[in-house]
Amino acid sequence: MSALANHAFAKMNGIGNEIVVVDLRDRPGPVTPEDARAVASPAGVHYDQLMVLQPPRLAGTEAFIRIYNNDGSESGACGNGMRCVVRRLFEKTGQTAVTFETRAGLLNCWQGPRPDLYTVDMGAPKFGWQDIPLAEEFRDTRYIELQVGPIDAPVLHSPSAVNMGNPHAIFWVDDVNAYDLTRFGPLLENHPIFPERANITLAHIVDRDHITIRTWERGAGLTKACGSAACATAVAAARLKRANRVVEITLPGGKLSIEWREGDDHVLMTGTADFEYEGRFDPALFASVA
Ligand SMILES: N[C@@H](CCC[C@H](N)C(=O)O)C(=O)O
Repeated sequence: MSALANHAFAKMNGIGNEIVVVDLRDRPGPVTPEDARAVASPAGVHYDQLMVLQPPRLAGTEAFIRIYNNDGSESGACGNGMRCVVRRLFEKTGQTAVTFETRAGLLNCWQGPRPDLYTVDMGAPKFGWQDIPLAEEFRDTRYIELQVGPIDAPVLHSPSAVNMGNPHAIFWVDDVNAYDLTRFGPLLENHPIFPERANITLAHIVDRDHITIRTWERGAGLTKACGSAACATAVAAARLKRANRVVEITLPGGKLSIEWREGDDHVLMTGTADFEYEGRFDPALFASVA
């Protein structure tokens, strides 16, 4: 039987990014891709990412967090999901700062400058083509050779590529709503240039302090918000010298403040997290995958 069967969960969202949080520290057990897909099935709970807290593996960390997309795949990072986990934990324990471990490394999180804001240190971005990863060598990942549409009149082209704990491609456009992301998103997510697939973002630089984005998420599809995409976009724009290192990113579900810190190169993401309801997983959901 799945470790999730009959277990409590919290349905939350990070500016519209649909998140389910499950604390398995009291009942550790593997969560399989089949379990994650069962939760996302029509009889389950609709989500973009499932954040599963497992017992800590390292001293000084609160939990080892595994992050599942609704297609059952795993990710090293989920900025919006982390804020949801942090809010949940802070409300239960009164803590104001914590460290988690994810597959992408250690993440420090703390109470933001207002009681409803949470800050996640998303770590340092990676730009090397093997780290993103890309399937072939690109010496400069500020723009990579990739396009959709006719060769002489591409619809989208020359994205920036960044790893922010997970792979991202950012296409620079004048109007993020002028493109059918449900059509281009899956094509680009699964393009052979991305051996681990990629999150695909359309970004419009409004001015040096403001950027607007829409994201097609690897393993989850079109979402109202993707925190790691906001971080990747901020960093990519600053690298191109088209934006400052502190920017406000507007996503369909709300706004995030991103700072690419001088010195240690870490990216800090600050935003809200909303609690919706609590529930318990029906064991019948997992019967067919037991
Ligand atoms: N919504 C997330 C990113 C989720 C992971 C992504 N789909 C992937 O597989 O890399 C965020 O807020 O960062």
